[in-house]
Parts: sequence; structure tokens; C-alpha cells
Amino acid sequence: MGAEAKQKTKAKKRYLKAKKDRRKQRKAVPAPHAADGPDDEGVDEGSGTASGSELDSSEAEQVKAAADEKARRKAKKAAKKTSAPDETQEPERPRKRRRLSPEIANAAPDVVDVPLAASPPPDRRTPTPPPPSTLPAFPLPTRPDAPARAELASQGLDRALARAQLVDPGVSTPLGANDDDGAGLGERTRGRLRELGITELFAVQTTLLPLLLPADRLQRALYLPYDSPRDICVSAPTGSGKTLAYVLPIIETLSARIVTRLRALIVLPTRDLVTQVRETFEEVGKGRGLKVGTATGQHSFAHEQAQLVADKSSHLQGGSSKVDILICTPGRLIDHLHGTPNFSLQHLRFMVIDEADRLLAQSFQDWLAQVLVSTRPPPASDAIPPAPGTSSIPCADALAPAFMHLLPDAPTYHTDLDEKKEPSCQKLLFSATLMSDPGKIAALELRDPQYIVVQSPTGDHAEGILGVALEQFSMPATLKEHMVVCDASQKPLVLFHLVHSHDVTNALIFTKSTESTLRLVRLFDFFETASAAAGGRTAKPVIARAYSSDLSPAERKTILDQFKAREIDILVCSDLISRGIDISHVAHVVSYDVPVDMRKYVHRAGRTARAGRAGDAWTLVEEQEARYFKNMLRIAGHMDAVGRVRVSDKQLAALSPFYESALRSLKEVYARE
Ligand SMILES: Nc1ncnc2c1ncn2[C@@H]1O[C@H](COP(=O)(O)OP(=O)(O)OP(=O)(O)O)[C@@H](O)[C@H]1O
Repeated sequence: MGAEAKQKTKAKKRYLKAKKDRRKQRKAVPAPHAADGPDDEGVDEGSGTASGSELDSSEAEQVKAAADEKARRKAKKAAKKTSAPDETQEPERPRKRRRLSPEIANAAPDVVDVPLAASPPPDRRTPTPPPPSTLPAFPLPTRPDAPARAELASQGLDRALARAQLVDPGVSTPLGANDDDGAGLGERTRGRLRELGITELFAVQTTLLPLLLPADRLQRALYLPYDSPRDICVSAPTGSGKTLAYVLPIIETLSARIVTRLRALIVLPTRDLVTQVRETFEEVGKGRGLKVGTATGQHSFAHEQAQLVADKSSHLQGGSSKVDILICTPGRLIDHLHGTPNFSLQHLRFMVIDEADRLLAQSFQDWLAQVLVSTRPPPASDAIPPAPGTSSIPCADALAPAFMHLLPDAPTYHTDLDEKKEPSCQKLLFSATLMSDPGKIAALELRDPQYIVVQSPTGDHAEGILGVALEQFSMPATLKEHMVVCDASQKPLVLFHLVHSHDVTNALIFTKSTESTLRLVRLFDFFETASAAAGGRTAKPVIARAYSSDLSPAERKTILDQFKAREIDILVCSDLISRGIDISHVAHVVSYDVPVDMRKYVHRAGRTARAGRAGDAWTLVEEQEARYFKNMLRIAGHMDAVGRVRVSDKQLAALSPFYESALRSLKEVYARE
């Protein structure tokens, strides 16, 4: 090292020493911001003015300013930290959902608990902010309870139905030799009924006859233009004698007529029923001179016209009729209204709609509206003027009083009491399952209707009426009902078991279609043949026959007659004869296929247990249908009435070989066809 370098080193040492001393002196002087701590960082040593051993005032001021600056920067840093957390820092864990204190929860039970995870973390240096005020909660949307069926049914209930007369089915009146019973029947009719073996009037007849055959003979007149009779709707169980309840008053009233006019019209849904009701009219009205006609389409139109109308050639505004009573189906009735000259309904005194719910459910070219129009007098402008040079008087044209204005030459005498003349037609509606639908009832244009409901007493009138509105139909008291739940493949076997073990003969078996009917009858025949061939039974084979719409009317009549004569044991049919048909010896009804609704069930079951006789109704229910069927019964309030019969595999085992054999034979037949 050279001398010059040594000099430099010495100078430097001196400088450092001096610096050290200055620092010592500075420490000895109490610093104004000792709390902040001495820090020489940031002090420009090179520019420092402290060259002496004591700090002068300017130097102290500088130190203070530096300390202030440092405090300011620290505060700024802290503020930055709280307002914007450093992204490099670890993200804060979401806080747990805060629970409301029980006081808050109790104070506002319906407030929504606001999750607090998203709120900023509480600053520990500042006092904890109060919990966010709870928001008023809107109630959650809820669906109102569906109104009860009973409530719905009672709404819009026809006022006349609400005032219906409830009749106990147990009521009956012994039929005396004279009118002590108040039924209004004449001696001839009573005599005829006795000849037919009828000794008492059933509930529906006891109630209806006094209404239709009032003691005041004037009210039995054939025309009542100024005192039109009230219409009547009757709901009574199957087999309770509704047919006689309208046949008797019609015969009794019309027997007083001199001239034959179409005065009673009976509309029925099927040809078979038309035939049956005609037989009743002819039996009861025997010897009274009343002419009964039918119109069903079974014969040619021209043939029917010739049976119904006497004069087809001249124009008669009063119509012309060969019959007093016409029993018909609605379709054919409309055909005659449109296509048969002088076929008129203006003289009608009675219009009966039997099985009313069924007829009103079907439109048949809007038959009801057209029939109602034909019973009402048209305006005078609709009158057809007589041919020039001719006069309608004294032509033998007799109009009903309400239609007289159609006669142009007839003198009209106006008085102060010029009352409007009304048609005299009294509408009578009957069914075991009468509808309560206000729309359908309104379409009938009933005049001050009176309802009669024959049903087991419930004690409460309103409850009884509600039963009608809820379609909880009354069944015959003598009917026993059973159901057998089984596998679909075992249904025929269960049926054969019922036939052979429960003596289900003299029976009607209802299927769902004509095809099922035919198939079942064939299977039945094969089963009986196989069983007889195996010598399985000594009893005579059971004879089953199909009764379906595929057969001609003549074939149907023959089969029905054979069944009535007990030459056939079982009639297998579709719902063609589920309504109205009256065969007294039917002891069992089997619904081989479950009925689609309660009305069908009621009418099928009602083919037995008629007129107070005993009868059994069986329903074979496939396992997958059981829920639906039971639900249907439950809604109709009928679940308890139907007992469940169990048929074990063991019981069926004995019949299985014959069934297998019958199945094979059936397959062969279908394969051939
Ligand atoms: N007063 C009576 N005495 C004895 N038998 C009667 C009496 N009235 C009716 N019957 C018989 O009762 C049976 C059933 O009558 P009807 O066919 O009129 O029943 P219904 O009420 O019309 O039944 P459905 O609703 O099934 O048509 C018939 O065989 C009829 O002859």
C-alpha cells in the first residue's frame, strides 16, 4: 500500500469516528417522538447538517418530521389493508351461517334467516357492527285446499232437487178393491193388476200414483191448457217398479179418451227395452181399447209409418194418429218427426223419458231439443194456409187447444181473461241413476219440476239429497255384492269355479265387448265338454249363450225367450242389456270385466234382486284393476257393501285340466279361423 492510500484510510477512520460520536451525542438528547422509536432510515446522511456534538433545533425538527411521515405512512398502509385485502393473502374462509339468537327468532317467527357469509369480516379494531336488521318476509305461496266433493256437489244444485221428496224403499200400499189407498186407480185397473198377481204397490208407485192421478178428476183431463201439470223426476233403485209407476197412470188417464191421438210418448234407449215396455202396456191395458205402437227401426220406415199414421195424404195441422201410446228409441222418433206426414206431438199428455241419464248423455241428432220444439205451439205465422177455395172448417182436423191459433178460419173470441194456452204435456223422467247435472236438467225445460228420490233413509234430508248429487246411488236391499280379485290369466278359471262351486247359474255375465262375449262362450262350451268327457261331473252341463248386438233381432228374441224359459243357464252379454231388462229369475250377475263406472255397476248388478227377490252380484277384478275398482266404490260410498271372496289355488286346481284342454281347443278354433 502507498503513502497516499494510507492517508486516505486514516481520514476515513477519522470521519467514521466523528460520525460515531455524533450518534452517541444524539442518543443522549431525549427524542421528542421517543414512542415512535428512533429510526435513521430515510435520513440523508450525506446531506445531514449535524456536524457538532449537540443536536441543533433544525435537526430536531427534521427528526420530528421524519417520524410524522413514518406514522402517516403506517396509518395509510393500515387503511389500505382494511379497505382492499391483499390478493396475495390467503382467502378468508367463509364464515359459518350465523344463527339468530332465540330472542330474534321468537320475535319474528316468519322472517327469512339472512345468510351472513358474504358480509365483510368484522374489524377487530372497530366495534362490532349490530347484526343486519331482518327483512320482512313475504309468505310462501301456498295452494288452497281443494273444496270437498260434497261442497262442490251442493253448489249449483238444482233448486227443485234440493227440495226433493225422499221416500223409504220399504214403503208399500196394499192394493184394495176400491180407491181407499188413494192411488187413484179405477176398478178395472185394480182388477187387472190382481189378475197379474200384483197385490201391493211399491214405494215408487205409492208415491207417484196420487200425483199423476189426482182425486180432482178435472186435473186428469187430456188437455190442461190453463193449468198445465208439473213435471216429475224420479230416482229409484233398479227393480223397484218404475215401469208400472208410469204405465198405470197413463192407462188410467188415456182410457177416458174418445178419439185416438198420440197422447203418450215413451222414449227408451234400446229396442229390447221398447219391446219389454210394450209388453207391460199391453198386459196392464188389456181390454181398455188403447192402441200401442213402437218405432225402433226394427221394421222398414214405410211399415212403421203405416202403423203410426192414419192419413198421410191430406194436410192436417192437428196431425193424424193410429196409436194412443208410442214407445220408441230417440233416433227413430226424430226420423218420424221429420219424415212422416201428420205425425204430430201436439196432443201429448205424457212424455216419459226412461233411463233418462243415459238418453240425455247421448245427443242422437239433438233429439231432445227437436222433440221439445214439436210439443210447443208454433207462432201463427207458421200456419199453413188452406188451399184456395177450401176452408179448414168443417174439415176433420182437430188441433190441441194450445195449437188452435194455427187454424186460419177458426173463430177466435178475445176476452178480458185471454190467458196464454200452454201445452198439456207432462214430462216424467225415470232412472236408477238420475243425473243431477244442472246443465242437463235445464235442457229438459221442466215445468215446476217435482223430484222423488227413493233411497234408504239417512235420517237427514240434506244428506239424502247430497247422495243423489254425489252419485251415491241406492241399491236394492235384497242384493248381495261380492268381488273376487285374481290374476288376469285365471279369470276364466275363477268364473268356472263360481259356476260349479257357488251355483252361479240363471246368471247374466257381462263382458266389455262383443268379441270377449263370443270368446268366453266358446271357452265355456269347451270347458263343459272337456269336463263331461273326463266324467268329472255327473250333473248336466251348464249351457251358456252369447247375447250380443251381432245377432239379428229375431235371434236375440229367441235367445232371450230361451233364457226366460230356463233352457239356457247363462247369458253372456255386453252392456247391451245392462239397463232396464227385467228377467225375474236372474239370480246372479257376474261382471266378468270390471264396469267402467259406477252407473254401469249399478245397472248391471240391478239385473238381479228385483222386486224384492234375492240376488247376488259378483265382480271379477284383475289384480291391476283392484285399486281403480275399490276407489270407484269408495267414492260412491259403497265400499262396505261389497264383500271380498277369496278363491285359493287349491280350489282351482281341480278344474285346471279341463281349463287347459278348453284353452287348447279355443286356440285351434282361432287358428283355423
Ligand atoms: N207392485 C208390484 N208388485 C209386484 N211386482 C211388481 C210391482 N211393481 C213392479 N213389479 C215387478 O218388478 C219388476 C221390476 O220392475 P221394473 O222393471 O219396473 O223395475 P225398474 O224400477 O224399472 O228397474 P230398472 O231401473 O232396472 O229399469 C218387474 O218384474 C215388475 O213386474
